[in-house]
Amino acid sequence: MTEIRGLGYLRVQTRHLDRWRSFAEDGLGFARGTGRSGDGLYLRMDEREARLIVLPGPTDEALAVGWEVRDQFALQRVSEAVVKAGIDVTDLPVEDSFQRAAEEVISFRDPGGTQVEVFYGPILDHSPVAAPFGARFVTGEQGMGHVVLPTTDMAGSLAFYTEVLGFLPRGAVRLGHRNGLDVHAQRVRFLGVNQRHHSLALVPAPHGEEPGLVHLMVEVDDLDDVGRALERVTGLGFTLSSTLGRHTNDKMISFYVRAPGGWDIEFGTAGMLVDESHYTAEEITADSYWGHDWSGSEPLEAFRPRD
Ligand SMILES: Cc1ccc(O)c(O)c1CC[C@@H]1C(=O)CC[C@]2(C)C(=O)CC[C@@H]12
Ligand SMILES: [Fe+2]
Repeated sequence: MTEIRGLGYLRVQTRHLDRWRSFAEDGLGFARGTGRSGDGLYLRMDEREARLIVLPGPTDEALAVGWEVRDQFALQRVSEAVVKAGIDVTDLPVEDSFQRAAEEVISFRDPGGTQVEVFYGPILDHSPVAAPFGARFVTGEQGMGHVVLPTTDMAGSLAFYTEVLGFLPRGAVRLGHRNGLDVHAQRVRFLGVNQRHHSLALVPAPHGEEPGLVHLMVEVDDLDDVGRALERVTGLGFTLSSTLGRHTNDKMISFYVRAPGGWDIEFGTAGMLVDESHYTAEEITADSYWGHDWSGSEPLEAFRPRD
């Protein structure tokens, strides 16, 4: 079994901090946290100091995906496994760990080029989680949600996350499946570490540049809060990448909205809980039972052709 307990935090950088503040707080309804350095958005979903950290900078990109482990002993085992796989691991100085509101953090690059951090000892904020529209986020044992990362080395990334970090395969979907199944088609791979169906998905991407992120999914506990967030983000002028729909694998009812910076936030509810004593990794042949119309979407920055 894996040492990783769940998705702990996501740190991103943006050139458009003001737009991000309106997107995250006025639109999606994240709670405002205070954080440890003045500039930046420290978005709360629960008793953690921050789950989504948005820092101002010259580019729009993912800075780090933070995975949580039980304690210092688990962190040590993860660190040794990553080093043994031939990947350089940095132990962050205490100041940098404190900045991330954790006791200890290690950092390394995954085969797809994503900066990964693994931590234990998150620092809590016991003040009420003042979500502006009263939404309650589903975190706890399921972690903060899921991330979908692009990779130009699917075989390497898949081997790394499963064999080195111990993520469990939670099925796949072939790209281009809408035109019938092609035996040679590449797959999107779903991976889990807890009862959330997937905490990570890997998507074959043509290149490994900014923003290095396809989407972040966060979950709330009431369909009405999904509907209200959908209404608010469209009212604020943000573009939907996909309409509301229900996924066939994790049963999540969600929509996708384009964040400032060229990646998406998936905002959903009613995700299933995986029971590992029965679960087997299945291949789905449709993204959704209904909805999830991507036809009006702007191309993802991660898939935009470069010259
Ligand atoms: C298919 C699916 C099941 C559960 C999810 O949480 C989920 O995000 C998806 C879609 C994953 C993925 C995406 O978000 C970007 C557009 C992608 C790459 C596709 O074109 C197929 C799969 C899609
Ligand atoms: Fe997703």
